[in-house]
Amino acid sequence: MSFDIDVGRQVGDIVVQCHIEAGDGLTVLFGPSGVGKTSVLNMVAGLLEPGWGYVRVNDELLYEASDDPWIPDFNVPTERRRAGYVFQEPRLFPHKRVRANLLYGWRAGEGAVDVDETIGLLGLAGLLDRWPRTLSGGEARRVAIGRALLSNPRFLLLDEPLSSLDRARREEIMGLIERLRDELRLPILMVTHDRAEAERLGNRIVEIGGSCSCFRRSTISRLPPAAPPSPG
Ligand SMILES: Nc1ncnc2c1ncn2[C@@H]1O[C@H](COP(=O)(O)OP(=O)(O)OP(=O)(O)O)[C@@H](O)[C@H]1O
Repeated sequence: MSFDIDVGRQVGDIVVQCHIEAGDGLTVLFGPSGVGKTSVLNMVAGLLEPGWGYVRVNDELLYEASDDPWIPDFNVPTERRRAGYVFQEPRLFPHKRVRANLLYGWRAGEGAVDVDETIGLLGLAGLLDRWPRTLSGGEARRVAIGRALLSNPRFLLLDEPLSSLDRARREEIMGLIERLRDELRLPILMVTHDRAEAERLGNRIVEIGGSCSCFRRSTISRLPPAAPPSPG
């Protein structure tokens, strides 16, 4: 159960590329703002077509660029890739209560993930009748993660799942991601630009930006030092 990815493309003015080999467990995409982390997630989800390379998840080929201009690229459409994508903003449906948001995309009888179990795992029982506009940032994030899990995904894509949360909520969601990493056997690709999050949660860290390099958990301490604060 892993990611096997080697993709790249031009996005705006920059070239975004990423290489992940045998990425089981939780792989962190790490790098400063604007280097292309979300673009990589979108290429894996099928929302952005790569310019070259391949995407394989759990040994299933999802994308492969063709070398022959007469032969189209192999490209599984987004809805058939079965990604559980948690976007940077929770993007809940405002006109549906939490329960309906959670069950939107639920594949009854198909999944290894049970509705009650997911509600319990994410601590959502008390929120089911609430409207999205009444939720805190952390609660909305938990609902978005629950909705992704209940769509019975083959893999999870988490884009900055801890951004714009206060310290207590961050701790809560980090604990949750650790449980997902350790208890579900889904490969997870998670974006962050926070060094401490990356080191705590990742089984490996892939740096995006410039040449892309991969750090195994045992060598995570080799991440470059944080930039000094700018004067003034
Ligand atoms: N549709 C677009 N047209 C032109 N440029 C784009 C487009 N989408 C993104 N970009 C640029 O491509 C680069 C990569 O964007 P992306 O959102 O993937 O980066 P990121 O590392 O996820 O950033 P952040 O951490 O701020 O979310 C950025 O420099 C961005 O300005």
